[in-house]
Amino acid sequence: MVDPVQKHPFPDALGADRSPAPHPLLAPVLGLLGTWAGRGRGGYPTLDAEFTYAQEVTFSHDGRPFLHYEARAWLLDAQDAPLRPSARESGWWRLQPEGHVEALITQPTGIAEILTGRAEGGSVDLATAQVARTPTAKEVSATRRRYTLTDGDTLDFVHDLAAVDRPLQHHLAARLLRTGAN
Ligand code: HEM
Repeated sequence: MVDPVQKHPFPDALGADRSPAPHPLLAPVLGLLGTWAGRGRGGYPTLDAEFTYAQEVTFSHDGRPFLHYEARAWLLDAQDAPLRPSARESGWWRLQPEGHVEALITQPTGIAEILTGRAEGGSVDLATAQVARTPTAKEVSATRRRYTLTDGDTLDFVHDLAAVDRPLQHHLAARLLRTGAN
């Protein structure tokens, strides 16, 4: 017999003023904590046309010096109606002294990104140090992500991609609005 275990006693917090208190190293990214949703546009030279999408993003923490990150996108038609599920990813942003960030992000398309960068003055700039791919994944060689808090409740996101033998260039740009906590 195995004794039943209680619900996880240390749930994640979605806001800086919630319990547990954020680790001091999270100071440069406290503004990201919470849930976000918004729309974006994307494209790539290999694609026939640009696309429009919507996305939900969550940043949370459990008192230790890392963020849990989760994002789910879906494509929109010309009337903004949902077309189909699109990219999703989750990962961990490990905060280091002076706003240095080490991030690990994985996608169900068989891509695992290790990124490094800085969080400073309400923006985070991350670029891949390594990309690992499962045997059947598309050839992705680098990405760069920039998140900018334009005010406390607006988060702009741009994503550049080097893939399928193309150099690093624009793939996505979105504006997300706060939907919960902080
Ligand atoms: C909000 C997030 C994202 C959205 C909405 C998105 C959307 C799309 C769409 C619509 C396509 C065209 C193929 C299709 O219809 O599925 C595509 C292609 C692609 N995306 Fe993304 N994407 C996102 C994030 C990413 C990320 C994070 C990566 C890589 C780390 C990535 C890498 C690629 C690659 C490699 C292709 C294929 C290019 C080709 O073979 O021509 N995407 N994306």
